[in-house]
Amino acid sequence: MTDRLIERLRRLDACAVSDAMDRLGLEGVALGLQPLTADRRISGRATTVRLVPAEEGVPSARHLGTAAVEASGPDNVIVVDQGGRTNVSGWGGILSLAAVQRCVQGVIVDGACRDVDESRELGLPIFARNAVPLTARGRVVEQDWNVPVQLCGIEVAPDSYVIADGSGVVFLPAAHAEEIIAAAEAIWEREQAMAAQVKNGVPVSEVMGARYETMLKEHA
Ligand SMILES: O=C([O-])CC(=O)C(=O)O
Ligand SMILES: [Mg+2]
Repeated sequence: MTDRLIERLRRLDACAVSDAMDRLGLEGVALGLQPLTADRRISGRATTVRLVPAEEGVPSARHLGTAAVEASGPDNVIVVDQGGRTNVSGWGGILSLAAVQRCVQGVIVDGACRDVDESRELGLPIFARNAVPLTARGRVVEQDWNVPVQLCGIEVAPDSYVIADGSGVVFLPAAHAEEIIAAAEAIWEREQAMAAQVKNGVPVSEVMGARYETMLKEHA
């Protein structure tokens, strides 16, 4: 059953959640990742994977990411800590196919991915630093999965919430998710009201006046 917070998160976007975290003095935005395969917003709970260069890892009989795919479902986003490495792929098309079969929301990689065209055809959103054709095999291995990881300097626990869209990727620590989402809902409603005013002909300088500038410092 989808948890209530995921349902609420799905009605928001990355900017509203980022604003809410600003308001609460929390850091959650993972900088430097782009949507490479789909223009769809994704959200859910993180299934984490930590990759390391093959020289530093233990050789494994299974390919990276496979355990995370098999443990994930419609409420999960697979989150791959590749340490920001951009010269080798940390995710590929066969993994994407298996993820789609399990109705996984999407994949976020702090590093590169490949088989971008396949993932695009599958409609699986992947957020990563870049695409590169070079295989992971012999270059990068999974050190662990379902463990705390770091993406672009942001700590991500296996139970963290995440939302990602065209504006970027935001991680919400589970312990603060409820208050972040509540603050984001208030911000979202406020912005909807502002948009309605602009549509009704109120000058944007008035709609985005002094109150907009200080809005994140106010209490919801
Ligand atoms: O070899 C890799 O890096 C993985 C790959 O292409 C795939 O999952 O299709
Ligand atoms: Mg492939």
